[in-house]
Amino acid sequence: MSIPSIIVERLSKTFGRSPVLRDIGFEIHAGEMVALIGPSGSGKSTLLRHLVGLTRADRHGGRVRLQGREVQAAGRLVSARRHERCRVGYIFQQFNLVGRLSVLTNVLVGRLGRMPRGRALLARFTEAERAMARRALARVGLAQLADQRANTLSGGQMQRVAIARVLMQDAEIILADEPIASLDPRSAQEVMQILQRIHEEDGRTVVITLHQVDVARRFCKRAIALKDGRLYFDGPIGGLTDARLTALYDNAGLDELKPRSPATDLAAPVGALG
Ligand SMILES: Nc1ncnc2c1ncn2[C@@H]1O[C@H](COP(=O)(O)OP(=O)(O)OP(=O)(O)O)[C@@H](O)[C@H]1O
Repeated sequence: MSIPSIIVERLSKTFGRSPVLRDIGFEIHAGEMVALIGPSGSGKSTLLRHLVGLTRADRHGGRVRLQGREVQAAGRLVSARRHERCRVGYIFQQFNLVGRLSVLTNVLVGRLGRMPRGRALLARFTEAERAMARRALARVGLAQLADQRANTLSGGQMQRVAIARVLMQDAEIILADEPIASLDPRSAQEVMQILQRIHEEDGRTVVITLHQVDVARRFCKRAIALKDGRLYFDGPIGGLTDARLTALYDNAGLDELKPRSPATDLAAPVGALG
């Protein structure tokens, strides 16, 4: 059997005196698309940041491995080579584009880690790389905006550029931290469809933190849910029954439990807790 794309073992994180992640463990296999859900403050972003080593776990706080490579163990980050870092793409809620640069250049930036260091330092891109960036933009439906400045785009368009940048990286794992949180419903739907297409067509492993359970149900087969920093649920998304969701979001009073339309409720009631 192949090595899991992501292995998290006994991960714990305390900020000051506040435990934020408590003994979290799971494995995600190549080609899965997983929703990471839970109430605000439950630790979703913190968990995602641990996966790429943006945050360090507690001294006895477990370990993270990606693609068989140790990212961190017992509170120590393991340094990665440039080409290893490229294997994981990170999509942020706020896009992180360089507004004064063109859309095409923002996409090309995703290639820097794969280029020889000298050329990367000078940001000298070849014609082949430019063509690749245009293809990435075409895949997210923005080929016609290649020469426009990034800061002239709408939020939905910016997020699609950020996805094209990850495509340039040729990342095997894509981690998206609330990629649709600041988008209108239509743009949110487009971004989710693009991520789903990349997952299906390229076989990428995708993990997405989401606030909207109906979106998670529609696009992801598996959910991992955190509550108060603990693993509350891990299994097929159909196992997230209304009773479990009510308990998960207990007192949260939220959007997450908005009524679902029949068109978006694709969950099958398999009732499996991992
Ligand atoms: N750098 C930090 N220093 C101190 N506390 C932090 C830090 N980062 C996160 N926290 C705290 O950790 C807890 C979990 O935060 P996190 O952002 O991971 O939750 P979340 O589930 O992603 O929430 P949301 O859905 O609102 O984004 C919160 O109480 C937050 O205040």
